[in-house]
Amino acid sequence: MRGPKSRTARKQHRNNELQEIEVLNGWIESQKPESGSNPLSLDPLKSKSPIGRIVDAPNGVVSFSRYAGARKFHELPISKRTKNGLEEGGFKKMTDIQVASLPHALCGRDILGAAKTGSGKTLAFVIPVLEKLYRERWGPEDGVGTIIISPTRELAGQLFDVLKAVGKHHNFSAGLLIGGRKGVDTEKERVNELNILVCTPGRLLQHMDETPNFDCSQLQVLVLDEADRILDIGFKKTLNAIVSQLPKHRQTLLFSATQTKSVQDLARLSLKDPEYISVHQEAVTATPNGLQQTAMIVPLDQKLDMLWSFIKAHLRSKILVFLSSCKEVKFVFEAFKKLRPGIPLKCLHGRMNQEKRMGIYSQFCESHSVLFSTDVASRGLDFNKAVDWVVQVDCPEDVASYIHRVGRTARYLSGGRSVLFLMPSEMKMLEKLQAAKIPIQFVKANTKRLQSVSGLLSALLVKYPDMQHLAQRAFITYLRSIHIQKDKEVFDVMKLPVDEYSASLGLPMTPKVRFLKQKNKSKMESEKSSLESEISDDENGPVIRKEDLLVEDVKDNKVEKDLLLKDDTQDVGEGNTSEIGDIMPATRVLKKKKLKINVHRPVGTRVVFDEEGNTQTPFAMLADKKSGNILLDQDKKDEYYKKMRQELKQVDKEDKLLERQRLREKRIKKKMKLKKGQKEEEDDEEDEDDLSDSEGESDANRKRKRSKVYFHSDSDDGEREENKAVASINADSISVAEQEELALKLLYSMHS
Ligand SMILES: Nc1ncnc2c1ncn2[C@@H]1O[C@H](COP(=O)(O)OP(=O)(O)OP(=O)(O)O)[C@@H](O)[C@H]1O
Repeated sequence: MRGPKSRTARKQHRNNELQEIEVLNGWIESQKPESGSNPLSLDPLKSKSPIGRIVDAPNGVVSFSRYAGARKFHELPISKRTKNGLEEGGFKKMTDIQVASLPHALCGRDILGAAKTGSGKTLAFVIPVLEKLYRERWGPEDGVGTIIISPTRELAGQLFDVLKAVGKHHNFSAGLLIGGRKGVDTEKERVNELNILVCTPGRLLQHMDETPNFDCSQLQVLVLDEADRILDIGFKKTLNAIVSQLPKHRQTLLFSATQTKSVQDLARLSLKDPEYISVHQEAVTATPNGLQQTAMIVPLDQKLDMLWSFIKAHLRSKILVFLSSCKEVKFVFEAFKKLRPGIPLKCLHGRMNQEKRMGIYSQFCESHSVLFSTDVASRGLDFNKAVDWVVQVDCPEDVASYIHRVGRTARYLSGGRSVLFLMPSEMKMLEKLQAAKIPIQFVKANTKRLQSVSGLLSALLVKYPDMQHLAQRAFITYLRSIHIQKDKEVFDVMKLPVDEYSASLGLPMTPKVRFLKQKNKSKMESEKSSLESEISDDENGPVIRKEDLLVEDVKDNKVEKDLLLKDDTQDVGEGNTSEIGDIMPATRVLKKKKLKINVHRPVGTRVVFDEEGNTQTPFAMLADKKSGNILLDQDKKDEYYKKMRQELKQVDKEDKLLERQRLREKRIKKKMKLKKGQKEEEDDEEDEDDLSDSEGESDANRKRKRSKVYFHSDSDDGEREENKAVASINADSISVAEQEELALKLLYSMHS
């Protein structure tokens, strides 16, 4: 704030401010319970409890007097600087949450504030933050006095703007620390000079970890906006790490439309006798009064048709569309853009670069358009010009998520409308919403006006091959999003019409989904085992044992019978039929057989057949041609063994060469497979990030996590595989040598 120009005027101004601070501090003292009255234990909204009021004395000096039921900002015991900022921002009358929480927050209490979306919670913490530092006469040399944490970058940016506007007459330095921005090194240089940090959890922790001398030891106020989200499992580790580095003696303010009351959560933040202020708890509805909400059944394969038709019917509206993954957002945005619906389209998701994200956010604030978004836009955002419609194409994960999504419209005093597409299998969600005091009307979709886009999408995918990959990823990430949902009463991936859905995206074939295959398999297995146990458990009917069933099977099944008969635990090749013992898988049978052959016929031994096709002993060719007797002297034998050895060595060499070649090919194949797997893994990882859209993890953390995955698959497993290969080479060469030895011994014993 620019002060008066002359020196005396400046001095006078400073004195006035010191006096103001004294009065404000006096007011806070008077609010302490031990001062006799505890006006704040009453509900300021209902009881018109006496809170302090600052009044301007005729000499320009502020003074404090008792006042009942302040509803306007200028009646609050706050500084002139803040009042001026509020006035210039057009804020005069307080909203309910502001009336109820500001007196508590101003006198330093910990607050758990809950109020409907769009009801002005931001000012309920921005004002106390500014006031606390003002009363403490915080200066640049005091360092970080307040940290405001937001779950998303856009929301952090928005909070920063409100702080700048309301605090414009104060002299504090404030900084916006969010991930995805390039200037992290510049931030590191300046972060210690900042008094107020507005940040996402990941970036804050990054500074705590990496910035030399980063100091929060003087922290006065910690604010968590969208507190339930920040206390949620997704941010748990990051938040715990942050809190462990903050001083315990501080004021903590938590705000959200869906506040947590979990004692565990609150214990993590070491709150001191927090005031739970929930101004709309008694309200008939949990959502804003000006919001008209509808839900309708839309089968999965008609969702895009319905969305397209909806957009075409509302070309003059500002529409916010929620989808569950970045890939879906990308695909729908790209596809619809190419189909030109007649209204500007935009998309917002966590995998876009930060500048683009901020740009899209401000553009959507300014214009009539359709914004396709993930839940990254579901909390806190206050789009400047009112959003007309919130369309939830994919069902929100829970009631809280629904409340935040629809809360992007009907903010403060304005109205808005929302529509939720529910698949037949998700109807349970409607009950849950209604049970949570959400006045949602169930309507029937007007299928007469439904325009089909799947044909157009098929043509698009042919024309733009890149789109096919996008469609596939969208398909997979959607299924995965359903698969990982916690609420199994609502979400069941096995109930989805997968092929129809794939076709509705314009895909010529249904992509293979690994987890679906596994799920199907385990489902089949469990069905099989339950069937089997049903059979054996049936007390009334004949008891059929599993073994009996399998034997019957084997007798009837020719292929299996053949395999089982080849089981060389018995004599094989002599025409003997063996008794069936254990049932063995085909591969094992073949392996065993190979091993047996190797033992009896050493590698490199030529098999000689006589005219009837019978095999002859190796010495047969050396037999006396007339008598047929094999009569050999020692020299001949030695000569023969030498020749054999050489032959065996040669064959062994060739075998090793072949084996090495085979292994090399196998390794290459394996590597290719790994690379492909890695690519898939990368995609999957992207998809997972994609679903979470979280700012909780620092970039470094993410990189660490990824490199760990790569290390695992590239070198760890790769190495293990190589070792296995080496081991198998050794095993083979030993067995060849052994076989050689064995063969020679055998020959010796037979003929010496
Ligand atoms: N006292 C006030 N007078 C006039 N407008 C206000 C007042 N307080 C807040 N607003 C306006 O109301 C809108 C919603 O406020 P805010 O974003 O703080 O809501 P919120 O309760 O934090 O919502 P959400 O739960 O979605 O985060 C903003 O446009 C804000 O400028």
